[in-house]
Amino acid sequence: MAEDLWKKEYDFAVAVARKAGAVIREAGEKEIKVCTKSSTVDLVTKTDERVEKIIIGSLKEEFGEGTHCFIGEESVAKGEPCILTDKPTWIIDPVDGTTNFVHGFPFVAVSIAFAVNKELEFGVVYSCLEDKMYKARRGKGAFCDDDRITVSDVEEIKKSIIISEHGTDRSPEKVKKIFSTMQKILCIPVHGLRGSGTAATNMCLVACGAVEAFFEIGIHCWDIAAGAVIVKEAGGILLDVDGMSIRSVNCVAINQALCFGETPLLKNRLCLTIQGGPFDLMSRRMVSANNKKIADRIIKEIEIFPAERDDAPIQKK
Ligand SMILES: O=P([O-])([O-])O[C@@H]1[C@@H](O)[C@H](O)[C@@H](O)[C@H](O)[C@@H]1O
Ligand SMILES: [Mg+2]
Repeated sequence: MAEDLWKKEYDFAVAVARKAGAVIREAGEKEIKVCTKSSTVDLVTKTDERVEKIIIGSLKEEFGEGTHCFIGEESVAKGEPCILTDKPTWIIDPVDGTTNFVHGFPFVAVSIAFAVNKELEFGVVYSCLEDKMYKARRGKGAFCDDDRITVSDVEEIKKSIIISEHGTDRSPEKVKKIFSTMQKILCIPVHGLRGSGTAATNMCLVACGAVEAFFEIGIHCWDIAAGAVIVKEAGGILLDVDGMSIRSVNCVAINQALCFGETPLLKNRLCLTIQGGPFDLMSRRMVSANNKKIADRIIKEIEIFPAERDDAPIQKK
């Protein structure tokens, strides 16, 4: 019988995610709830680091040191490389929804993905305060606990709920673009805009059909790697918001744009439209949706701002 490739790693990832979720819940009970919120921010950083160490330590113990590579949010924050090679690689966000965790807002997820030859083989997202285990293996469908999940069949944007996040950057130019995008999408109109505070959970909400699409500019690979497999295996689509296509050329406008830079008026005259490109795990931009029609419609409204790729060379300080 053909070997069920990576089944052992998948089953172990589910078990480790559940173990990590229990540690997060316990930290919430013993360290967060018993403190005033202002005194818990540092505790959270320790929890994120502690949980990532537990996950990576368990994986190394089970599969051996040096056999796999690791990309973990906390490890990268300490200077570890964030480069996806052909080697079997775990992509880990130990506590997705860190800010939620501090505030006791009930959406906190453990996100564990596994890639080989730069292809995502499986993803596990454990929403530990809801006790919901979302999981998917490439080509084998998506599940929440033992129930098969599929994306929504809504095709009309006006009947959809769109989910997004505003991230942690509060620079005025980014905040302006983020909220201008959200305003344009809300006023299409759509049924509603939501945000759980964790990208991984947002993507699982797309996968189970609770919302039609999730997008975010500035997101990291560890936030979305597991959710990407789950959305795709639930029948959804993943795109990068990769840039401009000129629908019609207006030479005068081109010249003006070259001279004065792009202005809203010029953008219309240039008929510049943002279009979706192939999903790029490291690009810091992502749209996940139930279908391409919904994805393309919201992509048109997204105002991109620059975000350095996750796999960009580390600048020597
Ligand atoms: O930091 P974390 O809680 O693991 O991950 C969070 C993401 O899930 C969320 O989508 C993003 O908007 C936040 O800025 C933060 O990055
Ligand atoms: Mg995260």
